[in-house]
Amino acid sequence: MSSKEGQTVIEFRDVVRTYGEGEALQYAVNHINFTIDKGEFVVILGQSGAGKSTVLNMLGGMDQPTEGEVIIDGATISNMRDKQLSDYRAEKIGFIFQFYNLIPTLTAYENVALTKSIVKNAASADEMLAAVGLADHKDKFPSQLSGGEQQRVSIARALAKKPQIILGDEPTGALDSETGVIVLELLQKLGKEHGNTVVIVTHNADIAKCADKVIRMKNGKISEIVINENSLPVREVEW
Ligand SMILES: Nc1ncnc2c1ncn2[C@@H]1O[C@H](COP(=O)(O)OP(=O)(O)OP(=O)(O)O)[C@@H](O)[C@H]1O
Repeated sequence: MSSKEGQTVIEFRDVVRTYGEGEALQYAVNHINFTIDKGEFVVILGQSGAGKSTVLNMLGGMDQPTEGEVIIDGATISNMRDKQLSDYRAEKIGFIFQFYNLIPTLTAYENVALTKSIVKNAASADEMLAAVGLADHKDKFPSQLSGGEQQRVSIARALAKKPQIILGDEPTGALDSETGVIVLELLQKLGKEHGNTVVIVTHNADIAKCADKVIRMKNGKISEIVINENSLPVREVEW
């Protein structure tokens, strides 16, 4: 089902995340609500400290709200205990980080193949590396790959889990613009061609032009949600 048909897979209901107590109480996320449909390419945009990573961490089941509900594919993950949450992360979520988080002593192939030890039915590492255009680099170590190639290995690793949802925290933050374009094109294609829901956090407003939905955050609140009926192909954005 395409995003236009609107099957909700992610819902934040009145979510709050605070840190500290008493006079030191701080709202990292302050009563926010949004939904994301299957296959959407969503950008969470906002300045440093706006609460973007906190949202992404709750979405990925790495952190829990202080109040409110996070509902993924009909399941309230904000009520889940550790074991259930860990299964949720393993089954449904692929993560991509700004600094790739590859294991330096393993080759590209081994970094992706490692997924097999975490999830049953992981996709073949060869296939995933081919999908990101790195079949010829599979035996290289991360230090022998460029930043963009390392990020593509990390996308191959995330995809090997066959996750429903891909989360990225500044996935192009460490890349030059041409390499960033290659990585973003890959992410945009995942929703359009494979039905993956992709949510990335960034402070780069240009990236938002390629998104189906932009959730703009300020001081822990959502200041605006924009649906881009005519999101641009990554190549058409001036970088
Ligand atoms: N573990 C923590 N303990 C205390 N305060 C925290 C913690 N994590 C986040 N915060 C605070 O919550 C607020 C939101 O942080 P968050 O990392 O979500 O922002 P962000 O929009 O992702 O920023 P950046 O773009 O700089 O990563 C910040 O003021 C931050 O200092």
